[in-house]
Amino acid sequence: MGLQLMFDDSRPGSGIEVRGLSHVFEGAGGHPLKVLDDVSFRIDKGEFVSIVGPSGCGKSTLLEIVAGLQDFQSGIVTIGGAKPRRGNRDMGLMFARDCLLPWRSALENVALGLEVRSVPGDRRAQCEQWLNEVQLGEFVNALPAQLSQGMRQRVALARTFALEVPYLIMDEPFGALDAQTKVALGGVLMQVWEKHADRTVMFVTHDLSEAIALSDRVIVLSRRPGRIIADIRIELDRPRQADSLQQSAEFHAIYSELWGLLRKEVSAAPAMTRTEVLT
Ligand SMILES: Nc1ncnc2c1ncn2[C@@H]1O[C@H](COP(=O)(O)OP(=O)(O)OP(=O)(O)O)[C@@H](O)[C@H]1O
Repeated sequence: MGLQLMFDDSRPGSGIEVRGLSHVFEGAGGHPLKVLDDVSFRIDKGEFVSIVGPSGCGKSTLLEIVAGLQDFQSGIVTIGGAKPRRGNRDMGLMFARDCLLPWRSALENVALGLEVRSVPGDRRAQCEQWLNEVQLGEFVNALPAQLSQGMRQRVALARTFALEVPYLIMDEPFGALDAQTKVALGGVLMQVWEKHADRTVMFVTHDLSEAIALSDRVIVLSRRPGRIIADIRIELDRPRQADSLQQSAEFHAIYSELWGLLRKEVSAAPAMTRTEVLT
């Protein structure tokens, strides 16, 4: 554990690489607002890496840059060796809003990405299988309005995994859920990802417990402008069980280390309270 800037030039082309990334927005009144400062890291193929940091430190901006949704001023970013681009077919995105189409059933929503990408094969069978994996096998014909928020987010999870893409980019996908549902959904994501662990995941969250439970590594950003203050490998055995993790001394030790790093940054960032980091 501890500060390690994981960067290895020996394996270019695989995974996600960010080198010397800095970005300045035009802020209020036209003043420059530096949000990212010389950020460098690599996410290897098949790794699950979370990004945490105080509110407003640039986590979503970083994720949007990697997803090709946001231009940047300086640095190098590659995904599988290629530059970020909007609509990258190797990448699935998931956000706090489920973005389900209300007139389509759960199954039809899962199938949407496959239809758009003209994925061949028996889409119905594939989508049923993914709905089973997120424990919604009995709800294939339900409309989004007939599902709870947590169930809708499960459909969104199934839709994202159904794309069978190597890179998954997730920005607080469970951020809008209540605490218990969030833990349950984290458990579902953990199970599905562990079963399909060749997917490279970049996951932004406010929630340290969620980051530790899910990740192989947690990258901690400073307050704005975000720079990396730690890159911590989570050495908890897999497969992991959300419930038993919370009881483990190792989990609490990692939590304390992360919170110790963030506390200073958070206390200097008035927009974020301890509760916001920990919820
Ligand atoms: N398009 C934009 N134009 C100008 N400023 C922006 C833009 N997008 C984000 N910002 C600003 O950049 C800073 C970083 O925003 P970002 O959403 O990346 O932070 P974050 O760490 O994800 O925050 P949170 O944890 O609260 O979601 C914020 O001050 C935000 O107001």
